[in-house]
Amino acid sequence: MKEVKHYINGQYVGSASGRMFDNINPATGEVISQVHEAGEAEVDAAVQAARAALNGPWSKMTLDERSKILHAVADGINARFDEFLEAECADTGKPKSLASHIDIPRGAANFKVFADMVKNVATEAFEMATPDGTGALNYAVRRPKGVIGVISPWNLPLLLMTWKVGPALACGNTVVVKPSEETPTTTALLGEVMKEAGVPDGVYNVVQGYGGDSAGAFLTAHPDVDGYTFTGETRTGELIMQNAAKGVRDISLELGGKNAGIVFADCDMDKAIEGTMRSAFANCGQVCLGTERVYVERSIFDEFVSRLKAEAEKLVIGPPDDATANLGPLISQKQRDKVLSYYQQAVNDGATVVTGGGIPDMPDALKNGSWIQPTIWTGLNNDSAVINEEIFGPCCHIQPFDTEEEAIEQANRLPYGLASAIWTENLSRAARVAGQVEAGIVWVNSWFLRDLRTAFGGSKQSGIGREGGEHSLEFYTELKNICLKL
Ligand SMILES: NC(=O)c1ccc[n+]([C@@H]2O[C@H](COP(=O)([O-])OP(=O)(O)OC[C@H]3O[C@@H](n4cnc5c(N)ncnc54)[C@H](O)[C@@H]3O)[C@@H](O)[C@H]2O)c1
Ligand SMILES: O=C/C=C/C=C(\O)C(=O)O
Repeated sequence: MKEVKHYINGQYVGSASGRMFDNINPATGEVISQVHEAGEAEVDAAVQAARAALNGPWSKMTLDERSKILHAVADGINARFDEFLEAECADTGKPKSLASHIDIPRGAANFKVFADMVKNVATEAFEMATPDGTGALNYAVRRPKGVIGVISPWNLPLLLMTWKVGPALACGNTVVVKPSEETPTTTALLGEVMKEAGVPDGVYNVVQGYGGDSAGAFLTAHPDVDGYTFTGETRTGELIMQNAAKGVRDISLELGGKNAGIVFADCDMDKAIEGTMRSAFANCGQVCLGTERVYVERSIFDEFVSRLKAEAEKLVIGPPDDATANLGPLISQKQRDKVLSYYQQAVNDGATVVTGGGIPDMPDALKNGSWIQPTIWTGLNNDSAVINEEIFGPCCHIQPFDTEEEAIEQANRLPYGLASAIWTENLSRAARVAGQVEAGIVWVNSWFLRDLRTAFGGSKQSGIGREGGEHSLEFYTELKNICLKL
């Protein structure tokens, strides 16, 4: 059986304890590899390697040298595109048609964008007067923050991990990455690419394992890490924040959401249906930016519901290699149990099940996969957990509204504020509503249209800080002001 190991100081190593856990393909339920589980010893070795490498050649390279190496990392991912695709789809079960357009290309792009960005972003300078008349010059320089702990989730494993590792390395930091226990493989494979691209040993380290009482907790408790960047659940973010408080370490948190879509009667209905379909069902609903609450102006409510139902019923459920499939399984049986509990809750709370609501009938070879039906509800009240809590499955609830104010109020009523999608052809209305929706990211007439130079992150309990473009440089560097008396 294939083993997935840690990558520490440029070497693949197993755990001293010999502890391993199963990596399961959620499309088939088969065990595809054994993953080494890091103990405190491996996490400590990885942090020490990262610390040593920080004081080695990496942070002393010129921007140009570092940038060239990171371009080589991106090229290395592209050169082994099929291997990354195979590994990502085996870990997640997602359609290859999806991962080949989103996960793997973004994995490479995350290195290229920040490799170029670090070379082109200026810092500030202020001339000041002094009593003796000679003056002073203040200018700022960026320095790496240090050793960064990166903790990533399972839904877009390579994309979300490299979204952090790309800028962290571009800024001259070194990293210790703890990928999700559900999706260890592409993060491990990236070690080979780093080596081939000329990234010095110890700059990119990976420790495998679980979160609590395992590699994740050991990494966030380690005193020699300078900052943490995390994507995952809000509750986990709270725990990481507590650990990071010891030693006053910086954090960047991209957390959960319960995102609202707002569809006005003056929308382009084809666009609104297409976008809402993607935002509710892409990646089997396992996208933090996804829409689980859809508010539709009453005059087009019935038409919208029946058209979304028709499209949802056209989704083709199937395994990664099925070129016609556009809906894969959930990540695990555990996640399916969680999503199914909300499907049941919706029925208990009196929802109308417009479509779906259960488990699809699959051929024998796929019977043990974590398959689930895409599901749409209407008719729930605001007190139902189904429309208040993040489900992270292929489902949405659709509710009518009468006025713009009401739509905004509904969108803003939860403690989350990650993303929102507004559908209207009236641009004044779009700008007015977008300005009032409490979310870090608002799309108008689109969804998940990403420009990597822009600020990305959540408001309220959906996160702290912004990454993307110069905002990533803010987090991954210390901005130092030098005051030079003339
Ligand atoms: N805001 C965003 O950009 C964004 C993006 C993707 C996913 N998410 C959120 O992620 C969640 C789904 O991902 P998940 O289930 O993998 O999240 P999760 O919080 O359970 O796990 C994320 C990572 O944290 C680790 N972890 C868990 N407990 C830990 C602990 N006590 N200490 C240290 N590490 C710990 C896990 O092992 C994993 O690597 C959803 O809530 C989703 O909204 C947010
Ligand atoms: O599931 C969450 C998706 C997050 C996407 C990004 O972080 C990104 O596109 O940079």
